[in-house]
Amino acid sequence: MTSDTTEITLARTLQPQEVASVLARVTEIRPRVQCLTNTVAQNLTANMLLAFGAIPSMAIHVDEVAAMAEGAGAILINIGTINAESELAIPKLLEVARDHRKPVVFDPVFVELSPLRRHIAGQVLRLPDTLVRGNATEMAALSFDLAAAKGVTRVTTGKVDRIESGQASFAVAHGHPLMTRVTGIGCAAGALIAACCAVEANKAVAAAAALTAYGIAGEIAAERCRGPGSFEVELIDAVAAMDAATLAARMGSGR
Ligand SMILES: Nc1ncnc2c1ncn2[C@@H]1O[C@H](COP(=O)(O)OP(=O)(O)OP(=O)(O)O)[C@@H](O)[C@H]1O
Ligand SMILES: Cc1ncsc1CCO
Ligand SMILES: [Mg+2]
Repeated sequence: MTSDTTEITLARTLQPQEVASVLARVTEIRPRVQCLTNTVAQNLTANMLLAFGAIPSMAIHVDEVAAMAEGAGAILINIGTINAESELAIPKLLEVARDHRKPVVFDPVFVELSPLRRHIAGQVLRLPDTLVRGNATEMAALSFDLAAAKGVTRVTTGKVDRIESGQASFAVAHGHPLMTRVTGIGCAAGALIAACCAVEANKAVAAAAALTAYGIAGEIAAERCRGPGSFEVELIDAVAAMDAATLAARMGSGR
């Protein structure tokens, strides 16, 4: 029985052509994603955006991030290796996002481990309509803040990715366990989601499209690699080669 105070939204899976449509817009528009991200994942994130058909800009200087973000299609904020300067750059990015209505993807890396990270997450979540992508531990640590955040899209990655917004709810069951054996694969996922948010106004659809393509690329890379090292290389190649035919073949009819 359904309580009248509880709204139950069933998670949907995107159709292959819906994913292909978002990816086609990325390769056609080639959005630039301004990434304030951690020093561990910077290189992989930039390469994954290029493979996806988007343009990375990885500027971090507090006096230029605003200018760099103004012309970007989307902004990624990742606190993985936050330091005194990048802490000051974040409010500048939030101001550009507010004034120019840019989509923001926030990756609350290790937010459960430090009060500084919690504080910054609180600051970011005051911006309406933010998309937050984290693993299950990070999203659980932020559950109260997320419940209070206006217009937030919650993306919890793992074996099955869960995407929830006021508009829609999706589940993505693609991927491979090797995706947890190379650092920064989750961080790069946030960047691909940001690229999709630059071309698709429905952020839940954007996230589901990015994670479906990324998960299928992970499955293909796992078939071709010899271990985590070659998996990283194969993942970049599989993202670059992703197309409508591969999506249709790997997603099946209604999966
Ligand atoms: N057990 C799994 N099976 C299949 N795919 C997985 C599994 N775990 C994670 N993934 C995929 O790996 C990607 C990264 O998600 P994950 O939750 O591992 O990020 P993360 O913990 O933030 O990683 P990092 O901090 O190293 O960047 C997602 O696309 C997700 O779908
Ligand atoms: C390992 C690590 N430490 C800070 S950021 C990062 C990359 C994965 O989130
Ligand atoms: Mg992470």
